[in-house]
Amino acid sequence: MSNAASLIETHLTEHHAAVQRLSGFVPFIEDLAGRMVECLKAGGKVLFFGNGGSAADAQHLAAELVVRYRVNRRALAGIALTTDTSILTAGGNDFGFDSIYARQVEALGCKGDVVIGISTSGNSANVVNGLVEAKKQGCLAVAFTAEGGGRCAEVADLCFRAPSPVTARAQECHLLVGHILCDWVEKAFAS
Ligand SMILES: O=C(CO)[C@@H](O)[C@H](O)[C@H](O)[C@H](O)COP(=O)(O)O
Ligand SMILES: [Zn+2]
Repeated sequence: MSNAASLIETHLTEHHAAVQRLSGFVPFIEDLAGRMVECLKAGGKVLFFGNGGSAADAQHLAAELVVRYRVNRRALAGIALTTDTSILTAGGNDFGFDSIYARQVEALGCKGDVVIGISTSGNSANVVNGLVEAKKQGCLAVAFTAEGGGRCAEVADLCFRAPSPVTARAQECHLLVGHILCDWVEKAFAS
């Protein structure tokens, strides 16, 4: 096998192995989807944040809620805390990078909101602090991590530990589970 073929095969094999193990997370997904529907029906919102690829996932999932996943229905309150450059730069500059999500959760998080912090290591301080602040505000603090869980798993109310130790594979599982959650939520609001 060529080097390229072997590299591709490694990615595909790891991906398939991780995705197959997601069947074991059906009860978790069902529980979280139900809590998101309950939150949105009560007028609450879902906040998302993460770093790098996980910041992109946060934006992607918030857009599914505000705009649509597959079918037309009313707009749903999803906010990515990764997008406002003035808030991110002022927060990072004045109070430190570790505070950039906690500050926004303090400003926007209300009792009953669902707050989803995404960190594959589970140890990014800004994500850990955002989850800690979410609990202070009476939100449901949910962590999406890789297999290890890290500090995020310790501080969150609920943790989805994607079944892979590899950052990219965990991110792929996060997005797949995120899409399933958005599909479920959307079906609860589609008439
Ligand atoms: O997308 C990737 C790797 O696939 C990177 O951008 C990755 O998200 C960044 O290195 C992050 O800073 C990693 O942070 P975390 O997931 O450990 O919290
Ligand atoms: Zn990536």
